Amino acid sequence: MSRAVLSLGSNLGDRLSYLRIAVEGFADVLVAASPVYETAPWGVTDQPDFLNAVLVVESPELDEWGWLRRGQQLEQQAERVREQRWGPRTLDVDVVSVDDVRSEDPELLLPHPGTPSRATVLIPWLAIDPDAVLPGHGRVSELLDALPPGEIADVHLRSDLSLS
Ligand SMILES: Nc1ncnc2c1ncn2[C@@H]1O[C@H](COP(=O)(O)OP(=O)(O)OP(=O)(O)O)[C@@H](O)[C@H]1O
Ligand SMILES: Nc1nc2c(c(=O)[nH]1)N=C(CO)CN2
Repeated sequence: MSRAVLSLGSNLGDRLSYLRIAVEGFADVLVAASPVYETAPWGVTDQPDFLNAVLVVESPELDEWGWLRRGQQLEQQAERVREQRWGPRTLDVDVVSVDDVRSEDPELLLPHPGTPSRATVLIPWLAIDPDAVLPGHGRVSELLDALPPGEIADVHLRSDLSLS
């Protein structure tokens, strides 16, 4: 049995449909899906705004590599083309954490090293799990409190959009 937290992002084409591809792809293992947020791009800032969301998923069969593979299959289903690092994409599925697993394999870093500094992950995650903890980093609420206010202001709840 493993429980994973997955981060979804899209900033090309019909962004909501691409996020829904991921939600449908994980429907059999879905524990919770966050609201959808519209977010200003970080990393490469000269690109369209993203829609971001977080899923909590659980399976008796999948380990951390299984979650990565399933996410990558769904990225392919969304016709994702790998181009620029941090560049635009139809669908990004990042494995944020899997239970307390630590991994330094570059193909699967766990917890995902970007998480503590990304309001685009922390805010949706906290919305579905107010007690969330990022293994090795502490409470998600405290990580969020430590971020510059400007980054939090860049994350807007889109209550008019739904993942289902
Ligand atoms: N926790 C993880 N979740 C998803 N992919 C990971 C993880 N750790 C390492 N990777 C590897 O990252 C590689 C590139 O991923 P991707 O192109 O989505 O990066 P990115 O989204 O641009 O940047 P970032 O990983 O900082 O969000 C993949 O080949 C994948 O094996
Ligand atoms: N707001 C936002 N910006 C990004 C995102 C993302 O999901 N949301 N993903 C990136 C590449 O992983 C690069 N920049």
